[in-house]
Amino acid sequence: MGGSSDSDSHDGYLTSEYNSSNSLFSLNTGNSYSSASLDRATLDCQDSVFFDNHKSSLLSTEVPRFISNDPLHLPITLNYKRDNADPTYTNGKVNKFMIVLIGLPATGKSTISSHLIQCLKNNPLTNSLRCKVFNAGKIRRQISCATISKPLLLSNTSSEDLFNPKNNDKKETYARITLQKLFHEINNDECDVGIFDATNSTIERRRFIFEEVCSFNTDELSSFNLVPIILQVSCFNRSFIKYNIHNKSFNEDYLDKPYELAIKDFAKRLKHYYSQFTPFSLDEFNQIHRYISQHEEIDTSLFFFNVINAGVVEPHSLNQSHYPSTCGKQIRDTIMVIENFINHYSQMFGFEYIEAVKLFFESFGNSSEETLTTLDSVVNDKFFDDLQSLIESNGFA
Ligand SMILES: Nc1ncnc2c1ncn2[C@@H]1O[C@H](COP(=O)(O)OP(=O)(O)O)[C@@H](O)[C@H]1O
Ligand SMILES: O=P(O)(O)OC[C@H]1O[C@@](CO)(OP(=O)(O)O)[C@@H](O)[C@@H]1O
Repeated sequence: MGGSSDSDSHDGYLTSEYNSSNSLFSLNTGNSYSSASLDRATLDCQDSVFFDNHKSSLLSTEVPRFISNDPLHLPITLNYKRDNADPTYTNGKVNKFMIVLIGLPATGKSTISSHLIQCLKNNPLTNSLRCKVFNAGKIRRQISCATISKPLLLSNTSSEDLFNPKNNDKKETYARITLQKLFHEINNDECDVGIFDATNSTIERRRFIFEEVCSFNTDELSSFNLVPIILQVSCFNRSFIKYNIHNKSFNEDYLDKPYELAIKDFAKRLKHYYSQFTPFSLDEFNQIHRYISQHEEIDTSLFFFNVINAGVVEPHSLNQSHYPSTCGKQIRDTIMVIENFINHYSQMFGFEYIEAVKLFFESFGNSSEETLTTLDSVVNDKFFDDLQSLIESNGFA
C-alpha cells in the first residue's frame, strides 16, 4: 500500500521515534521539540450573538487588550454556585484555569482537548468544572462567513492567503478575538476551564497571551484569577501526520471542496506553519514564569505539559510544574487530574488512535484507491523532507 511508504517499518508499520532519522524534529530541551465554506446555519448560536454584539470592536484591526472598563469585560458579582465546588483563591480572586495549546496544525490539539475535557468530566475531583474550547479556526470561519456573507474562500484560491506569513496580522486578529472571548466568558463566570485552541506557534504570540493573562489577573475589578497551563502537542511520526492531514481535509474549511484541492491547500498551510514555528522550550517556560511573577507580584503558578506522538513518546523532563507557595486544593486536584491524563494518554486514547492509523494504512478504511493515490501524490517523502528543511531553516533541527 502506498500509504505506508514514508516512514513505516519492515512490518509495514510506524517506526518513527522522536529521535529517528525520519522524525521531523529532534527532542532536546534547549531548542527542543517536540491541525471554505461554512454555512451560516452552522454558526453556534451563542457565538454569533457574541459576534453581533461586538462586531465593530471585533473587526477592528486594533484589537484592544483586556480592559476592565470595557462593557464587554464589566466585572460581575461573584456568584459561585457550582456543586461540589471547592474554590480557592489567589489574591482574593477565585481561581479558574486557562489551557494554552501549542502545536503545529494536524498534531491533534483539538482532539486531545476533547479527550481532556472528557477526562475532567469523568473525575469526581474535577467534574464540577465547566470546560470550554475556544478555537481560533472556528472563530475565523464564523467571522469570515458573517463578514462576507458568502462561503469562505479557500486560502489557496483566495487572492489573500491567510496562512502566508505576510498575512500574519489577520491571523493574529482572529487569535486575539478568540482570546478575548475566552476572557469574556471566564469573567462572566460562564466557564471554569478555558482551552485556547490555536497553534500559538510563535514566541511573539505566546508573549502576547501571557501579557493578557497578567492584565486579566491584575485587573482589580475582575473576580477571577487565571491559572495558566501550557499544553504542547507534538507529532513527529509521518504516518500519523499523513493520517491527520487526510482527516483535516474533511473539516469545515473544506466542506464543499474536492478532496485533492483540500489536501493540497492544507499541505500548503502546513508549509507556512513549519516555516515559522518555534516550539515551546524550558527557557521560554522560565522566562514566562519570571514575567508573570514580577508582573503580578506574587509567586504565581505555571504548568507545562506535553503530549508527543499521541502519548507514545515520554516527554521526560519537558513537563514542568510551578505551584504557588500557597496552593489550594482545587489547583492541586485539577493539576493532578491533568497530569494523570498526560501520563496515561497513550493507554487512555493514544493506542486506539494508533490502531485507527494502522487500519487506515492497511485497508485505507473506507477510502477509495483514488483517495490513496491523491494523498500519496501530495503527502509523500518529498513533502516531509520539505517540511524538515523548513523547520531546520527556522533553527530547529
Ligand atoms: N490523539 C488523537 N486521537 C484520535 N484522532 C486524532 C488524534 N490526533 C489527531 N487525530 C486525527 O487527526 C485529525 C486532526 O487532528 P486535530 O485534533 O484537528 O489537530 P489540530 O487541532 O492540531 O489541528 C483529527 O480529526 C483526528 O481524525
Ligand atoms: O492563529 P494560529 O495560532 O495560527 O491558530 C489558528 C489557526 O489554526 C488552525 C490551523 O489549521 O486551526 P484548526 O486546524 O483548529 O482550524 C486554523 O484553522 C486557524 O486559523
